[in-house]
Amino acid sequence: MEPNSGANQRIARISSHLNPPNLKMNEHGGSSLTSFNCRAKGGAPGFKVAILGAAGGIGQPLSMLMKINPLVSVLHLYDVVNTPGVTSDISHMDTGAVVRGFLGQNQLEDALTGMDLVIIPAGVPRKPGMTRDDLFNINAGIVKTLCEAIAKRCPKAIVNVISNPVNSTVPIAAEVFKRAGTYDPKRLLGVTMLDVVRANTFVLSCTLPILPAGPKMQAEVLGLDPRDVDVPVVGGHAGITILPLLSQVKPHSSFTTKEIEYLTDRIQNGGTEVVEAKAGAGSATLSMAYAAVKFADACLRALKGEANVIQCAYVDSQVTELPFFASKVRLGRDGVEEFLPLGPLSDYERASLEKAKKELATSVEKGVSFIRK
Ligand SMILES: NC(=O)C1=CN([C@@H]2O[C@H](COP(=O)(O)OP(=O)(O)OC[C@H]3O[C@@H](n4cnc5c(N)ncnc54)[C@H](O)[C@@H]3O)[C@@H](O)[C@H]2O)C=CC1
Ligand SMILES: O=C([O-])CC(=O)C(=O)O
Repeated sequence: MEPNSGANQRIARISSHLNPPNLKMNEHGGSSLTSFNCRAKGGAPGFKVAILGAAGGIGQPLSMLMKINPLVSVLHLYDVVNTPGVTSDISHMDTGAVVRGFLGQNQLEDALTGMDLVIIPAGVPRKPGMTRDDLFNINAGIVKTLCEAIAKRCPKAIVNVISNPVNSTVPIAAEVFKRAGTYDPKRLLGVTMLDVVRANTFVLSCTLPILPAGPKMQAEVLGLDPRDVDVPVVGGHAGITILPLLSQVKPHSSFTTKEIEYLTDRIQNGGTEVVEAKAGAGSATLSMAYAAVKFADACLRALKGEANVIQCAYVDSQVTELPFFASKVRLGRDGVEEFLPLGPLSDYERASLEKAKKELATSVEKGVSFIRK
């Protein structure tokens, strides 16, 4: 008998629990079905969610927060690097979702099989001096590849696109799905939630530097909790295409022209504010993970049948003449159920909308022709 056989048997028992013997091991020490499989006992009933780009700046906190979400029963973490570590780490959290990691292109399709919701934060982020459109050359190809696999393995999944430039990556995803014959416009949503989150925060917490003693905005004077504030943000997700409708803030607040100009500019440039503060180390990740989870949770609640789930999202739209536009939509069991009208706009918002539409049309066309070329 070998001296260590007791310990070896125990290790063999643990290892066969993690990797059932009928599954072939691969080079990562996992099965041939999944690279590594960190299974929490007592997995809860719920939805299957995949995060593509799960090891990144957004992906990691997003994965952690989705592991906490009680609506999630299975969480698949896919990236081209570092998923074994992220998966192992997150799998130790004592919440119900079963976490599985997938590494590299040849495990992409396994990561997607049977998913109800796919969240895509894969791709490169901005550095100071760059626009979101400067990311197009790299991120367009990444989103294309990921969506081709979604079309094959979970064509009915709700897809949340975070990768920038969202104004173009959503049209890219749509074209890929059209080509594959799986396109359902209701199920493809560009995530603009961070613009809403920022707008809700800024209307409360901004003091106006242009005024002498920095008096507080009206809403802050009212002493509101940001969670009770609702600022619709329409258009798209880049610069002037981000259009907060401050005339429709709830609870109703009125702002001076200077306040509107200041707030609109801050909301439109919130991303750049973070990129500059991070000074080369990337763009918003933590607030984005928060916003992505808020949005994903809304999609899952709607999938489950909750009524009256309304969020802003960048979608295949009938609200304007543009093929894609961000506005409030009602979410349901099949994704987007209804477009809410833009509502009455102020003169400032009407003029801003016209400028936004011009830029949006170009970004949409760029995405479409990337696939149709
Ligand atoms: N929609 C929005 O409001 C926001 C969008 N973003 C965008 O999200 C994207 C990700 O940002 P970060 O997480 O900060 O970047 P990051 O560089 O920290 O993470 C990106 C992750 O994507 C992975 N990746 C690269 N190619 C991949 C592929 N082919 N398949 C799967 N994964 C792949 C990388 O390995 C990395 O782990 C960027 O494009 C950024 O501009 C960022 C903030 C807000
Ligand atoms: O600004 C960026 O590059 C990232 C982003 O989309 C945002 O923070 O809104």
